[in-house]
Amino acid sequence: MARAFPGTAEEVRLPGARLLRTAAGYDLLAAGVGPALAAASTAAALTAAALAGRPYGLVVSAGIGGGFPPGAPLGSLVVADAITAADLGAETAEGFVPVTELGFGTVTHRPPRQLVRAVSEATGARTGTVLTVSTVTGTAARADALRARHPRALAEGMEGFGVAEAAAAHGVPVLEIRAVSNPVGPRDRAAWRIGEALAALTGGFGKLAPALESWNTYDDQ
Ligand SMILES: O=C(O)c1cccc(C(=O)CC[C@H]2O[C@@H](n3cnc4c(=O)[nH]cnc43)[C@H](O)[C@@H]2O)c1
Repeated sequence: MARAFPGTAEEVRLPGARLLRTAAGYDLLAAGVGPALAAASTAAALTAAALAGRPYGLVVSAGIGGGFPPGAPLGSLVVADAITAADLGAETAEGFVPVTELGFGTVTHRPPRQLVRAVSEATGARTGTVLTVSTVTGTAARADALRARHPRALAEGMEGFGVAEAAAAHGVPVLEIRAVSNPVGPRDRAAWRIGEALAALTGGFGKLAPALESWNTYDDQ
C-alpha cells in the first residue's frame, strides 16, 4: 500500500507500532492483526499526534478481507458505510446478543456518508457493512449466521472496529476499505488471492487522494 505514496518516507517509532510519514503528507501505520492490537496501535498514533499539536483529521483502516459472495467478488474493493463488531456480545440459548442489547458498549461506527460516496465513486469500491471478527470465518454455517444477522454485510476483516473505537475516542472520523482476498465461507487457503487483493488496494489508494482532499469534514458528520 505504501507504493501508492511515492517519494521518501520517514519512519516514526511509536509504542508497539511503526508509522511511515510519507512525502505526500499521509501517515501509514502498520496497525497489526486483530481488533485489540489495531485499536492499541491506532490509539498510540492518535495520541502522539494530538500531543504534538498535529491531530489527525481522518483515520482510514485498510487491508485485505473476506468478501460475501456474490456482492463482493475476489479482487473487488469495499468501502464501509457501517463498521460493525460481529462477535462482541454474549452467546445465549436464544442465540447471539450484541453488547448494545445487554445495555452497554457500541457495535457499529458509521463513517461520514459523503466521504464514503466520494471514495466509492473515485475507486469503484462497493459500499456496505464491513464486519470485524476475531476469528476468520471458516464454515458455511458461520457465514450463513453472519449473513442472517447482517444482511448488508459485504466483507469481513479483523481490525476495522478496533481502529474505529480508537478514532471515536479521539473524536476523529473513520473510514474502512477492504480489498477482497477470499470468499467468506468454508476455509480454503488455496483459494486466497492475497497478491491480487493487495494490488487492488494499492490501486484504490492511488485514486483516493482527490476524494479525501475535496471532502468537507464540517458538512459531513
Ligand atoms: O488461515 C490461514 O492459513 C491464514 C494464512 C494467512 C493469513 C491468514 C489470516 O487470517 C489473515 C488475516 C488478516 O487478513 C484479513 N482477512 C483476510 N481475509 C479475511 C477473512 O476472510 N476474514 C477475516 N479477516 C480476513 C484480516 O483483517 C487480517 O488482517 C490466515
